[in-house]
Amino acid sequence: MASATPAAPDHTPDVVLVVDFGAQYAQLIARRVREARVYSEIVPSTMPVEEMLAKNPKAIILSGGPSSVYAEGAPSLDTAIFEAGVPVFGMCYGFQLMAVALGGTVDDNGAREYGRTALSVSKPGSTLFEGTPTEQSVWMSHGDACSAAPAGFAVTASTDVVPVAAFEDDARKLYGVQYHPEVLHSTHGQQILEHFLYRGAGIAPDWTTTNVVEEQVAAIRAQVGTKRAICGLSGGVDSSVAAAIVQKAIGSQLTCVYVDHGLQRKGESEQVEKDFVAATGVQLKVVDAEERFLTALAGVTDPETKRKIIGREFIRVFEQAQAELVAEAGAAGEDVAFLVQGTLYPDVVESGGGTGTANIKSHHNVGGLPDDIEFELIEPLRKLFKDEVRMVGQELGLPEEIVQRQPFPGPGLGIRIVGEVTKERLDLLREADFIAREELTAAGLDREIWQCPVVLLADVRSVGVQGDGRTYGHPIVLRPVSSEDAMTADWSRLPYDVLAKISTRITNEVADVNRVVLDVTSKPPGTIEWE
Ligand SMILES: Nc1ncnc2c1ncn2[C@@H]1O[C@H](COP(=O)(O)OP(=O)(O)OP(=O)(O)O)[C@@H](O)[C@H]1O
Ligand SMILES: O=c1[nH]c(=O)c2[nH+]cn([C@@H]3O[C@H](COP(=O)(O)O)[C@@H](O)[C@H]3O)c2[nH]1
Ligand SMILES: NC(=O)CC[C@H](N)C(=O)O
Ligand SMILES: [Mg+2]
Repeated sequence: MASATPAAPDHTPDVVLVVDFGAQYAQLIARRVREARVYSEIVPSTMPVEEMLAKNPKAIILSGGPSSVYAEGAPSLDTAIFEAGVPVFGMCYGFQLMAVALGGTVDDNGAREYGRTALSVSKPGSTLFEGTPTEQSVWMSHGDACSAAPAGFAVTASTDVVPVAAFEDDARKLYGVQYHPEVLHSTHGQQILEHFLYRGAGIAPDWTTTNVVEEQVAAIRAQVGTKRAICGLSGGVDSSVAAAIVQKAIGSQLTCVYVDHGLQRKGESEQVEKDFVAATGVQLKVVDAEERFLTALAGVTDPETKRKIIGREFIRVFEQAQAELVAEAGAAGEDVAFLVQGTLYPDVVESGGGTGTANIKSHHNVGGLPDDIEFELIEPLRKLFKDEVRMVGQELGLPEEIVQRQPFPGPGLGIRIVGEVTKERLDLLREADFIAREELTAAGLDREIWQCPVVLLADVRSVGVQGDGRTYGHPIVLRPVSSEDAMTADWSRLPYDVLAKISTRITNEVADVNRVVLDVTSKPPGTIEWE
């Protein structure tokens, strides 16, 4: 049934561009637009305006940003963007930039507002505010303020300290708000954003993840033709959904490769067989690569070095699997030319790095890839956020256990042992992790928390007393977090009795561990994983 079918239809969905001025929330804006069922992409503010317009956007959103519009070197934008006939919506910095560019006034007049603020709507029937209360709560975060709107704009909302908190020009389809409609604390934020998209810009809310599957299936068929592909399958949400899409496109030309690198959690390898293969009937090759990974990691303690080694070994194993497949099929080497990965949009945005973005850590499947990789990559989820990937998984009929699974990083327990990675330490951590997961599941908390890394501080020991004797063992760290997309996170307030149970069980059941500690750091400043 796997036949090469015609090329993908040349169908780019109506795109809304989110121009990023260094905002905390550019990804969040893009997600909110998609929640309004309109396709969106993020572009850096340094992209020339002609290039933005060449993407034929149906609307443009200007994000917030840390700079002051009048500061030297502050990011700016060619004013041609306001004259192209494309509807524009400015938020915070974007709003201020628009005000200045079109002849209004923005200054630092001491009108600072941070956090929850009361907004008064003065034109309740306006394009942005129709049907929303005249008094609403919005989220502000600014030091500069617009004191006079440009000519042609109606001022439609204000606050106690800011006279121009929103302005609208229906004739030119230009809109702006001083606050952040994208954060949940702005009570009618999503509605205002949708009013801009549907009423201001006249875009129909018809983007769904179903279109994504159709588009990807067609594109992959065209790309792969009669050749073969392998997919790195971890059993996680992303690679399972990616594999399911590719399988739909090329059927038996796909072989999934599960790398058992010895850094897995307890029961993980069996689960891949049980859940994914059972649900999809995909061809699976399991590679036992424990010795290879542990040898390569011997003596290494630096987190980035570990990540680079793991990324490299993954690719080497995929190459080996490719060679075996070729030998089995008696085909020529280039016939297995494609590697499918479950890379997501946040991975791409983060590693594509806006100008001046710091490299925090190399994710094994993006920044951790070796330079000499010869596969052509297929990444059907490159444009999607995690919650959208889950929706696609559901549409494809994958089981709940896979679709709702908590993320688990490719480098596995290798980046949850602070210190050198050895077999003994992995076994110890596997036990502790298993207990934590078992208790969290029993308490019904799996959907409430995003994930809960369990970390072994292998080079730390502390004194304890167990069975009336002195112990000198390792601490285990619990890192439960809640998050929308792993870009930011907060530590989960787990019930004390659940924490107590996990602590008691780990210290009783795991040899050489005499202490359990709880990580109560948000992200930022801490990342979710310790390395
Ligand atoms: N043990 C493994 N064997 C084969 N491929 C793997 C393995 N671990 C990770 N990968 C590959 O690396 C990619 C990125 O890993 P990542 O953990 O981000 O995604 P995932 O495991 O598919 O989903 P999740 O985020 O839910 O854990 C995967 O999509 C998969 O292609
Ligand atoms: O597949 C992966 N390969 C990696 O190298 C990697 N590093 C971190 N993570 C996961 O990404 C999310 C954010 O993690 P951090 O806050 O630690 O950066 C969290 O969900 C982490 O578990 C990874 N996933
Ligand atoms: N959040 C923002 O976009 C802030 C804009 C600008 N830096 C100000 O303080 O007013
Ligand atoms: Mg994973």
